[in-house]
Amino acid sequence: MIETERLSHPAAMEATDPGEPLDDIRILAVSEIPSPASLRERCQIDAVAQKTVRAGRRQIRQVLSGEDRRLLVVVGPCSVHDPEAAREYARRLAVLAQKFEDALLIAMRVYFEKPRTTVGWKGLINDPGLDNSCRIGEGLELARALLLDIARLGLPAATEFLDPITPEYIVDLVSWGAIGARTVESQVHRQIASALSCPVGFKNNSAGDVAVAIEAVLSARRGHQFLSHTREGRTAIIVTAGNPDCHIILRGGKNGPNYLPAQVDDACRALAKAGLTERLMIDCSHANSGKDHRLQLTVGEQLASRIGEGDSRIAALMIESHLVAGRQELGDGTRLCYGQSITDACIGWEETEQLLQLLYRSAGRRRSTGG
Ligand SMILES: O=C[C@H](O)[C@H](O)COP(=O)(O)O
Ligand SMILES: C=C(OP(=O)(O)O)C(=O)O
Repeated sequence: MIETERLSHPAAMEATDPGEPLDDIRILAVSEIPSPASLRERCQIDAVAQKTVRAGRRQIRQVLSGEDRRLLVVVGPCSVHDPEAAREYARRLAVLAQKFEDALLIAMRVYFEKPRTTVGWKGLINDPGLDNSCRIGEGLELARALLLDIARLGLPAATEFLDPITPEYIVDLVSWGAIGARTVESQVHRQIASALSCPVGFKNNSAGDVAVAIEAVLSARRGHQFLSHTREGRTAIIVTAGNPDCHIILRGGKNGPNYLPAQVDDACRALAKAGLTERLMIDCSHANSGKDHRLQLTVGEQLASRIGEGDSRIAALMIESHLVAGRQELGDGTRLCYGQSITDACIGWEETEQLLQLLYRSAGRRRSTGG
């Protein structure tokens, strides 16, 4: 009976080539790279960097819970494409982080993985040569070495986790992680967040739906069991405890910004309904600024005045900033302006200093009035 049914199916009646391969039809090449364990061995975290990461994670956790009343500011380039420019940015930011430390907790955006709407350069880890040669092993080495240098400056690093294999190579040097608007609904990314040792922020999705970010937080707080790789690069079942240090990020959506007071009210009502702390991060960039870097300043100024008036629900801000304002086309990668973004436009260094100064005053005022 079963045999008759199988034979009468149209696919079974077609003439097929018994030699036609059934897998690897579209794979052009496979090249192994060193395991996370071997990269960690070659580029070891030292005592100073360990201290930065431990303190960074603890302080970020305390700001998110409200125990530490400072404002967390995740600020830095949209993406790192030139590690030397990122090092210079980090040295400058480390000075400001110290100067403003009584009211601001500053972490540097050190973003190596770019999720693309369709296609485009996918970040330093994927393509360190900026020429589509995609030497990912080299990208991971560069990323780890840069994170180590930044941690040695005492500056906590923040990054987006996009590829499920990447975290094991770098996570011990990361103080805060993001799951982006394009992956917030992905079970795979929620599972990764449940395993990460650092606090994690989930963006609302590109359509502007905040509920999916709250669902992501609820999911990542729970333990999961899923397939991944060990530090030695073997396939394994990973069992996680769940990550209690997760929060949402308002980044605007297709219908425009979502940082206005009524929208923060809505988001906080939804957080309370889900049993979560009414504290969140607001992204001054992306759909909150219509990707116009100059508007980030307007958004930042408005938020600074609300923080100064005592709005304690705004626990954190995100700002895209680089040494030079604006953005440039990657082209063939040979004529790039030093310190300017090749992904989204960023505010420049001078504006960054001014905005941080303003946020410092506002966060200080909020703190002194008990907000
Ligand atoms: O933050 C960077 C970008 O907004 C994100 O990677 C999407 O970029 P794209 O829409 O240019 O692909
Ligand atoms: C890609 C990013 O943001 P979003 O996911 O909000 O588009 C980003 O912060 O670099």
